[in-house]
Amino acid sequence: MTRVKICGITRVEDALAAAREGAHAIGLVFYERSPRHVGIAQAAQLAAALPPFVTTVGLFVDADPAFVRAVLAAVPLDLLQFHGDETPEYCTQFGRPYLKAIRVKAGVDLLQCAARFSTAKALLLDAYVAGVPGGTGATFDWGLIPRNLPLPVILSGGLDPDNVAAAVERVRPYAVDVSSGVEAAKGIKDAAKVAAFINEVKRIDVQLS
Ligand SMILES: O=C(O)c1ccccc1NCC(=O)[C@H](O)[C@H](O)COP(=O)(O)O
Repeated sequence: MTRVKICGITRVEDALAAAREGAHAIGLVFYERSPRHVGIAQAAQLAAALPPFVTTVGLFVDADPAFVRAVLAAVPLDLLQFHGDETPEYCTQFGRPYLKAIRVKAGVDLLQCAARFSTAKALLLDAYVAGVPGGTGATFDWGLIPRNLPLPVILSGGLDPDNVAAAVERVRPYAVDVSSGVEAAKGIKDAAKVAAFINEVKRIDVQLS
């Protein structure tokens, strides 16, 4: 079964719609320069609204460790996602499970990345776009992903209801992650697109089983 993470949630109704449609995880962006940025109080409300068994992921980009700790003290995050140039030592200092995002471009050695971040629960593979750390809506060449990565792969970057089935068929990831491709506007999810995205993942899973 391919898991689904809906990232960049800012509204309780979007969190609930994602959970209702079967999302396994939601992502909360604690990066001030993102149009999907959430404050600590808002994030606490979002996390509290979720039903059980939906994972809450907190996303950071080269954040001050004190800020990450302040978020952790107020918001019951299940997983941390580090989306910048963090080192393995930085990522492990919080004593929490984490995902390491890698922005993929030609020449990147993903086997080396997996060895470097062996303490991560998974690698989240996103598109490299200069100057923008994430949420770009851009895809990357899925052929750059080795078949034998020793960590689970969360495929991300420019996925949407029209291309996610092809992505799952090609990459066979542990999970897929989407933000722009299911939005009505930046930070505002479109419930119909979220449903279509998750239904496409379910459909291709059945077809591949
Ligand atoms: O979503 C953002 O605005 C964002 C900003 C800075 C760093 C990461 C960000 N999002 C991370 C995600 O996990 C997105 O889902 C991922 O980048 C894919 O985004 P998209 O291509 O828009 O589906």
